[in-house]
Amino acid sequence: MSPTIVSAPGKVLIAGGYLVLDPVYSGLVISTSSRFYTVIESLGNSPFKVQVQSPQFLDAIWNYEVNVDVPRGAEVEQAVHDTSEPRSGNKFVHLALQRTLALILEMEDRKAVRGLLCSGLKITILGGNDFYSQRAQLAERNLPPTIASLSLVPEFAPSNVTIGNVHKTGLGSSAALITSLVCALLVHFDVIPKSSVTSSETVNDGKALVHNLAQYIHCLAQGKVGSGFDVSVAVFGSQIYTRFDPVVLQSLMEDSSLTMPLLPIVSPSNTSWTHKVQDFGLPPLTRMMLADVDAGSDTPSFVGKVLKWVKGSPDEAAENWTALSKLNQLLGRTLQRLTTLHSNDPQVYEAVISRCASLTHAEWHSQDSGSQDGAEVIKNLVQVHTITQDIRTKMRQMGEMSGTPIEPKEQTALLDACVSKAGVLGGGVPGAGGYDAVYVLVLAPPEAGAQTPADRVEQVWQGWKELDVSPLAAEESREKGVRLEQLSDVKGLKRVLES
Ligand SMILES: Nc1ncnc2c1ncn2[C@@H]1O[C@H](COP(=O)(O)OP(=O)(O)O)[C@@H](O)[C@H]1O
Ligand SMILES: C[C@@](O)(CCOP(=O)(O)OP(=O)(O)O)CC(=O)O
Repeated sequence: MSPTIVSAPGKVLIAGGYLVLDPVYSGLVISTSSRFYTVIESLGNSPFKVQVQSPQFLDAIWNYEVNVDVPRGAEVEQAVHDTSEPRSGNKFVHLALQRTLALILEMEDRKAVRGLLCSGLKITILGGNDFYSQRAQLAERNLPPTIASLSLVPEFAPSNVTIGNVHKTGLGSSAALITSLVCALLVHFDVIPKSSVTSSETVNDGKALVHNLAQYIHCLAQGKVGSGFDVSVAVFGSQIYTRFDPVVLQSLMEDSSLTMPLLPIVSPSNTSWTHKVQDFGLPPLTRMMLADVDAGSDTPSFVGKVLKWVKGSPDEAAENWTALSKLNQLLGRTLQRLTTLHSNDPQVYEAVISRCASLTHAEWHSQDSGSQDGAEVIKNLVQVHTITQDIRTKMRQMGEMSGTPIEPKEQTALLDACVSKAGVLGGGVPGAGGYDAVYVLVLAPPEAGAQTPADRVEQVWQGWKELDVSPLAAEESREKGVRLEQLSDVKGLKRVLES
């Protein structure tokens, strides 16, 4: 039997950090080409045993024994019993197996489930290199920190550390991991049809079930109900996300031994799930670039500080958030408008992008657009630049007012240098901000001259002395979230599975 392989993308919240915690506002979130992969195979002659491994890490094999007769109640721990030795468990993996199996047993015939478990399961989890800092791998090979160098590091490179000690880059490893694992299990046990994953629809019942269950498990593993944009993008791809009311998960979050059935709550037909997923994507011939900047900042402490400020200075906060929300929405609309302008007349659009790619934003205005449609493209490019700069100003203000370094001055200098280059649309600090990352949007014409806008940005990063800037290879994944994979299509996967 061929293995079941499901991947889920990482995320970059380009607009809407903090605001997305409130259902009144929304966030603009981009899915990344870097993905997490879950591979399910037969373990072979090991009835009711599940072995999970993450070969990129040291001490990353976890063993479980499954008892399909006790999926819930006081004995929920026995349903998927962690038998790993030494007992250095993985809470995220354990909960994902346990709760997904409980749902499978609610929805499927017990005999059929037994049948699939009778020779045991071997589950391999792999994260694209971008989820973890590649500085050590580059240094080991004497390579400079460039995107070209990253392509010389083998796929799913071993990190030589334990998961707890790895330096993450902020693409949302746990959300992508849980989403790919939950979806792979639901497909493997036939709870959702493969067609719901392969379908080009952004949302359907199969994906909605994956979303609701993954959202629940991720909250349980993190011990809190966050905004959930990371799980949503892992399931549905780039989107404008409005959060769900946490009340939908309240009873399950309080039911640690799982005495209640899961399906009534995680079912796609449960109308208490109030999140909104609006299809979104970056415009054609543009590209998102990412860099890992320094040691990751502690987002929970940022969130705590910002929310304290919102509570303590409600008027000041409301003014800042209202302005930010308008800008975030306008950014979404302007990017979408560019996509429409491309479909209206791809040739005119391409010609404008090609010209503007070698000019700075300040020079775009003075371009001879050639036509009214061309002028409209230029107007919207200029607007993206202005709006992203305004968003940065408002994010800095939020940082100053709440005493949180959302866009610290070192990041301001770096971003200013990037956005002043020819062909650069804009940039900012993704998510909660801090020192850990930057994103930059550049024009990416099909035929650029000697130097592309992306080359210019890389040059800035490479020459930057004040901060240690290391690019990620990820771009936007234009595909819709979770994906069913064939072994031969995923570069490097066969090699890792066979080693
Ligand atoms: N490759 C992996 N294999 C198994 N578990 C992983 C892997 N990467 C991350 N995890 C799980 O996710 C947890 C990290 O979650 P978290 O600290 O919330 O990170 P993030 O901000 O990247 O989502 C790890 O402790 C581990 O349980
Ligand atoms: C503040 C936030 O709105 C965004 C945090 O986004 P990041 O992209 O910084 O996420 P992590 O790396 O997972 O912490 C909190 C939230 O929405 O949950």
